[in-house]
Amino acid sequence: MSAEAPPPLQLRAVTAGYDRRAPVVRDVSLTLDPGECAGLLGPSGCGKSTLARVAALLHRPDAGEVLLDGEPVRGWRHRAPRAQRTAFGVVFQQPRLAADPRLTLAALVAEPLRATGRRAEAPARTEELAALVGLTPDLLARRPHEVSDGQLQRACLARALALRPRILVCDEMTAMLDASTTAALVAAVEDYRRTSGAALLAVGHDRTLLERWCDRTVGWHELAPAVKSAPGG
Ligand SMILES: Nc1ncnc2c1ncn2[C@@H]1O[C@H](COP(=O)(O)OP(=O)(O)OP(=O)(O)O)[C@@H](O)[C@H]1O
Repeated sequence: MSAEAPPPLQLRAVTAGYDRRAPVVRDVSLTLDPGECAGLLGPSGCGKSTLARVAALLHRPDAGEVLLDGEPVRGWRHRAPRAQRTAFGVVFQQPRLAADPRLTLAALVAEPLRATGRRAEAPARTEELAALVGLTPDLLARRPHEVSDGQLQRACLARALALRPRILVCDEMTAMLDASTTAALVAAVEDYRRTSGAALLAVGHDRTLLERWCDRTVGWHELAPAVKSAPGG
């Protein structure tokens, strides 16, 4: 019998922030099981995005460990091995900050393929992803300033899926969007997860959305018990 698969993502006692003397994330542990959709719920400013960035190898923690498939991560951002970096697809809250304004949406979606030397796959994969997220050829030909936030976020989601990630991190992906665009984006993520088996960490402050979407939703206070005993807390 083969041994049980290790969790795709584990955060162990992670402390992180922007000033070592005053971390915004303190001693947080979280495990994402294979194929699991976990929601992380917390109020604005508590540190969810910081933790999401640590989880996606975009922000180096001050202490603690991140494990991918049971292997400790040793490099962050461009220093992470490509296989670890490309295991993740990340979607942020504000698509305008995450999109190069000079690119058409088609080029934006195909960016990860070009960056990893897989340009030849771009046309077919872009078409497939556009269908998944609901972008028409007319929209794919436009630049970010010519589309709505929701249309741009659809392109950012397609880009996050371009390399077929095994772990998705959606950080307030739908916070600025209306109910029907939110439903369409969540459906696209779930379509992708059904066929790929990818795990998902969905971060947000909308309890109703997260509880409807995720297998389990954890509150920030459940993850960071140390915050309660912080001086003055
Ligand atoms: N680049 C940065 N430099 C310094 N401080 C930062 C930086 N980014 C975030 N912070 C601070 O870290 C704290 C946590 O921010 P973070 O964005 O992780 O919270 P959040 O829970 O995701 O909030 P929101 O739901 O409003 O997005 C905040 O006090 C914020 O001001």
